[in-house]
This record gives sequence, structure tokens and C-alpha cells, in this order.
Amino acid sequence: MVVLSFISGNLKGEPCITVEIKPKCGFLPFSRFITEENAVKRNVVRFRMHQALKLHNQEISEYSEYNPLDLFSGSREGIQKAIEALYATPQNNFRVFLNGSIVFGGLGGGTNSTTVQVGEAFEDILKNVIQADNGQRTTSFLQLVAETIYISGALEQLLEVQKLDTYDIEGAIHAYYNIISQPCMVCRELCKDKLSCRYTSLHSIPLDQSLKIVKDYLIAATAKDCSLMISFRPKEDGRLPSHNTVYLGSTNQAFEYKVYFIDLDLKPLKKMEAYYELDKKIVSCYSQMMKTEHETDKAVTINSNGSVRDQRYALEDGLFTEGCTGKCK
Ligand SMILES: O=P(O)(O)O[C@@H]1[C@@H](OP(=O)(O)O)[C@H](OP(=O)(O)O)[C@H](O)[C@H](OP(=O)(O)O)[C@H]1OP(=O)(O)O
Ligand SMILES: Nc1ncnc2c1ncn2[C@@H]1O[C@H](COP(=O)(O)OP(=O)(O)OP(=O)(O)O)[C@@H](O)[C@H]1O
Repeated sequence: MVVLSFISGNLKGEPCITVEIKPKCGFLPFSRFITEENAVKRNVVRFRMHQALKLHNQEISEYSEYNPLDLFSGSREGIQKAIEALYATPQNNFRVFLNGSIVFGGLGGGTNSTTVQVGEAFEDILKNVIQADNGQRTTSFLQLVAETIYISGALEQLLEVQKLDTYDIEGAIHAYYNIISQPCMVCRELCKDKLSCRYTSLHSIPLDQSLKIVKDYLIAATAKDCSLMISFRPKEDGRLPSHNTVYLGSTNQAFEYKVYFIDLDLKPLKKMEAYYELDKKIVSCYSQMMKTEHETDKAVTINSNGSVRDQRYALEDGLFTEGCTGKCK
């Protein structure tokens, strides 16, 4: 695959390296419409919970080390930690292109953890870009990416858009049923007693308010799924200083950079029900997993003899065969 960037047409043959990051949702939801049953959503980031479901569905083979809250933390340390985690477990959240061709990370579903061999190959690829000794280039490159994200402020802007989701899907879904003028399927399931139903008020708001809630939700959903592209080229000595220059202290190099977002098509209204269902599945699978882990811990405490390990595996099997059946899928 060839990726276009602002430097792809550069005539002087200087290397252009582009990083693609899919940051996903960078905040914990705060909507009052989140039910007590789903309160875990306020404390555990969606990306982390979704990993449990993806693992269960064999879409991934191991957990990502990445935590979006680090990337969106606004601190140099947090961003650096997130970039290192993305490098270690890129999945479909981190890719690198050199002169338009992919050199790190996978297309489509993404890749497994970065192995020593993959790391060595990448270190070698960086030799025309990062002027450091063998073994030092990847570290410097990841510093460059983190520093650029920090100084560009691009993720602060993205987070603002993501936070247009103030109702959470648990609130926005009711506004959706108002818009399509259909009986609310969620109230039918959750509100046995209409008088005490916490969502009744959402069904008596004006149509333009429902439209705004759902529009903001879909804009936020788009911002939670878009990708950030950052292109670099080494800055030639003597070229005029530009605003978009980042300095890499560890190699004493300057780079011109450009940051832009891709995949910004607005998510369609018809996905609202699917969003509601997926949200339920993610919380359910994660909660099941936590419950099983808790039980495992208890079992380990009680049986501190040679059979501990076997018991742990038995419980994990329970999670992925019985525990999640019908709930996680
Ligand atoms: O629902 P999510 O959070 O899993 O996001 C979907 C992405 O999955 P991810 O978890 O990032 O691997 C999914 O990514 P992949 O195709 O799995 O790489 C798509 O981006 C999907 O958007 P669309 O339906 O193609 O417009 C994304 O769907 P939307 O929810 O953004 O509509
Ligand atoms: N403007 C761009 N500049 C550079 N690379 C791009 C650009 N747009 C897309 N790409 C590359 O193409 C890949 C697919 O792009 P994009 O996700 O927009 O396609 P899509 O068909 O909408 O896929 P999906 O439905 O899975 O989101 C991106 O992951 C990125 O690597």
C-alpha cells in the first residue's frame, strides 16, 4: 500500500516517514444516563474493555499495552508511554510508512506484538532517517513521534470533538428512537414501570434537541474512530525555519512535520442500535472476565498448593467457554 503525504512528491529524494495512529476514545464517559449495572464504564476505558471482547472473539491474540488515556493525557510522559505501548502491541492502532510504503504494523486487522526480529528490521529501516547508532534508532524515533504529538496539540482538539458525546449511547439511543418515531426498544426492555423510568424525560424533549443529541453523538463517534497521520522529513541545513519543525535532542536532528486526520466520514444514523448492542456486549464480556479473575484470585488464595496453576487455567477456560456464551458473542 502507498500512503500519500505532503512529502511524497519531494524531488530531492529525502526520506519521508509517516506514522498512522488510531487513538480511539480518549476519555471516560460521564453521562448520568449510564446505568448502575454499567458503572464500570466510568472507571475503565472503553479500549481496554473492548480488548476483552476482541480476545474472546479471537480478533486479537493478546491484550494491547496501549491505554488511550495516556496518549490523551496532555503530558510528555503519558504520550511517550502510549507511543511505546503502541509500538509494542500495534494491532490496528499504529503503522509506519516510509516513502509511502508500509514498513511497520499490519494492514487490515493489524498485527500481534512486536517481536525481536520485527524490531530489528524496523531499526534497520530507520537508518536513513534517524542518525543514531544501531540499537538506538527506534527509541529516538518513538521520542520524535511523542514530542511531535505533544507540541502539535492535535489530540487536544480531537478530544474536544470526542467529548461532544455527553449523553453516552445509553442516553443518545433514546433520542434516536424519537427521531425515527419508533417505540423505544430500550425503554421496553429496561423500564417495566414507566413512572419511575429514568429515561422518560428523554422522550418528551423537542425533536430538534433529539437531533442535536444524536448528531453530536455521531460526530463524536467519528472522532473516536479516525486516525492521525504525522509525516516527517529531515530538515536540510540552511532551509528557512518553519513553524512545523520538531527537534530531536537525542540525535541532534531537526524534522519538518505535518499532522492531519483521516477517515473523517460521519458515522451513519443507522448504526445507533448496533452501537447500543456493542456497548452492552463490551461491558458484559469485561464484567464476566473481571468476575472470573476475582474468583480465580480467591481460589488461588485458598489452594496455595501445587494445583494452583491448573485451577487458574480451568477458570480461564470457564470464562471463554461457558462464562461468555450468549453474553459476549
Ligand atoms: O466500534 P469500534 O470501536 O470497534 O470501531 C470500529 C473499528 O474497530 P476497532 O475497534 O477500531 O478495531 C473498525 O476498525 P477495523 O475495520 O476493525 O480496523 C472500523 O473503523 C469501524 O468503522 P466503520 O464501520 O468501518 O465505519 C469502527 O466502527 P465505529 O464504531 O467507529 O462505527
Ligand atoms: N489522506 C490519506 N493520506 C494518507 N494515507 C491515507 C489517507 N487516507 C487513507 N489512508 C490510508 O489508507 C488506509 C484506509 O483508509 P480509510 O480508513 O480512510 O479507508 P476506509 O475504506 O474508510 O476504511 P474503513 O472503512 O476500515 O475505515 C488508512 O488506514 C491509511 O493507512
